[in-house]
Amino acid sequence: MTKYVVIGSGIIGLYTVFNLLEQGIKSTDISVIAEYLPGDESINYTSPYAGGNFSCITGDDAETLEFDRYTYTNLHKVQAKLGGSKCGLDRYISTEYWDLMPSPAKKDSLKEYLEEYEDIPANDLPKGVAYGIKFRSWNFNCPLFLQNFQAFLENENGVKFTRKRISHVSDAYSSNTETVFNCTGIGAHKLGGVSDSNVYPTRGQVVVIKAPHIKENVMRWTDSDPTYIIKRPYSNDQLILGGYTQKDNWTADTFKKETVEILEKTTKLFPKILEENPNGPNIKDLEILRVASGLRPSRHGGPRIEKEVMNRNRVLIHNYGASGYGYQAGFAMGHKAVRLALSRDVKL
Ligand SMILES: Cc1cc2nc3c(=O)[nH]c(=O)nc-3n(C[C@H](O)[C@H](O)[C@H](O)COP(=O)(O)OP(=O)(O)OC[C@H]3O[C@@H](n4cnc5c(N)ncnc54)[C@H](O)[C@@H]3O)c2cc1C
Repeated sequence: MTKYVVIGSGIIGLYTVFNLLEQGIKSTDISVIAEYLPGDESINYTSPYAGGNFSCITGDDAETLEFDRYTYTNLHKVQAKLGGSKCGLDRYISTEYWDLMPSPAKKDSLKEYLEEYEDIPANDLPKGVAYGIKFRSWNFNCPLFLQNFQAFLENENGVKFTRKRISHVSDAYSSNTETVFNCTGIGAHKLGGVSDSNVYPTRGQVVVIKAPHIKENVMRWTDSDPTYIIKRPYSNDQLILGGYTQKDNWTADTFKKETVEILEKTTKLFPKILEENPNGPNIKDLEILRVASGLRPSRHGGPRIEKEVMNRNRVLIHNYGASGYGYQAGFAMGHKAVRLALSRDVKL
């Protein structure tokens, strides 16, 4: 085994490996072990089920705002290294609405770095909406992006990936391993040596439809379940409709009632979805490609990015708990985790 081992090949594990390489660690000193790898699907592997884009879903404490900012302003590096937008990471305009006014800290932070930022005039806001903005977002085709990310790290750089389930975190160390990164997402709940009871799922169900005429995102945040419409790049015109944020719900099942509710609320928020229907604006005519459910790896107290010294020669770096924002904040989480491992100043 290698000097650096990353457990997990979800988006958090992959961003962590990317950051290790950026800090000058040799690819042959890094390996990834994971029960599920890009291309796989399981309710215990959240990353393929994300919408996924950069949105205003996150909180407004200083660290969270900085994770978002750092990731948003650095994603172009990942996109360039993976070969451009065709890797499954492209840019689309997002319109975001809040029923409850976001805090000044959140508004000021977004305004400072989001590209093509615009406040939406109060007169143009839908009924019940307190505040709205438009900006250029990052959109991920999550299943494609994960596979291209692994190919970049493994085939182009020589990072070794091994499929393996481990029962205890100590099983990830071999004689020459100095640092293990625990990027196990929802798996941190029961991984031996970690068993973090603060980890819980926030279940989401999404409906994927075919909608070639939609080339943007629309999101609406309320004090309960959000409504979102996310364009999936390089996907043969898939549009992701959601959603739900159901705390402590572990089910992988999908429900017709939720599908109907998602279609109703997304087409109400963004009637343009129905515009190209041959028989008029009728939900029944939408082409549903897939319905899926995923578990956001949430954590009471927020993400855990922490260094644990196992003994004189062994360090464990935790990097999990990205909840509903692993793609949009995880690059910064990986950066912080790697800097902790290399014991350099951590500014994030
Ligand atoms: C419906 C939905 C919509 C979402 N939309 C967005 C969005 O638009 N934008 C956004 O930023 N985020 C979004 N998210 C959240 C995002 O998907 C997660 O934050 C992210 O995928 C978490 O990644 P992860 O790497 O921590 O976990 P995972 O993807 O679950 O990866 C965990 C890895 O650890 C491995 N592992 C776990 N336990 C073990 C073990 N014991 N042994 C070996 N390997 C193990 C797994 O096999 C896997 O490889 C969404 C999530 C859902 C469900």
